[in-house]
Amino acid sequence: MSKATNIVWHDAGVCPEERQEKIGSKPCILWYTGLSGSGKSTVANAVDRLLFDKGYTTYLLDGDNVRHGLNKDLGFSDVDRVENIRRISEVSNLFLDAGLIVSTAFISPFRADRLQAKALIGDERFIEVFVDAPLETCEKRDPKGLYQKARDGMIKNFTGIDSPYESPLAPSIHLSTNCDDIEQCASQVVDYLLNNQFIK
Ligand SMILES: Nc1ncnc2c1ncn2[C@@H]1O[C@H](COP(=O)(O)OS(=O)(=O)O)[C@@H](OP(=O)(O)O)[C@H]1O
Ligand SMILES: Nc1ncnc2c1ncn2[C@@H]1O[C@H](COP(=O)(O)OP(=O)(O)O)[C@@H](O)[C@H]1O
Repeated sequence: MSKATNIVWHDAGVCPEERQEKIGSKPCILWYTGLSGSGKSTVANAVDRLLFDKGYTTYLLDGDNVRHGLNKDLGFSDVDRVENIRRISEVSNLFLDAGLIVSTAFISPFRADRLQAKALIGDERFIEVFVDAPLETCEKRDPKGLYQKARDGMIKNFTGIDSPYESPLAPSIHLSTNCDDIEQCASQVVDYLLNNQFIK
């Protein structure tokens, strides 16, 4: 619900179809979701590099980075996470309008929020990528030392420890980063885009 009144929607002079034709790919969003340390950033960056090198126009929004700017007023309470994902969805939607292949790498722990993002963006353009690694693996990797801090009680509301993660029930792509290496995971995503005619 909008707070402002007396606002009127303006249709764009250059329409999304024209932008798409110029850029040459079908815009879509690769929505990576998974526990901290599951490999969202690593795989998203690998895919982004592959697509960029193939000549596609891409953009990657990453959790930590967005929280340094646009969302620096938000923490990790449930309410703040909901708002975090809402803003990311809206920003991603703008990039889609611009014709890009967008990747988002956020824990996005709540099913309802991912569904809301999908509803905003559109079923056919929203590709949910479940970056799946067991908590034990993520905790063992602990690339930022955050699980240790959470176990020591220095971080509260840490996903997987004392804040929930709701796994996708029917993701478009299911990556097992525990079993497959980074290259295999990245190829799985690129193959999906090829097989579904998002790229040629
Ligand atoms: N309490 C708590 N819980 C989870 N994660 C935490 C927390 N505090 C800091 N961090 C770091 O913030 C990154 C997650 O931010 P996100 O914006 O992706 O989270 S969320 O989607 O709003 O749940 C996450 O990055 P990733 O490891 O890349 O997932 C962590 O580095
Ligand atoms: N198959 C894999 N896919 C992605 N990351 C992997 C894989 N195998 C091991 N890793 C390692 O796991 C860690 C994942 O960290 P990161 O990508 O920052 O996760 P996230 O963004 O989900 O927090 C990295 O150190 C990465 O090298």
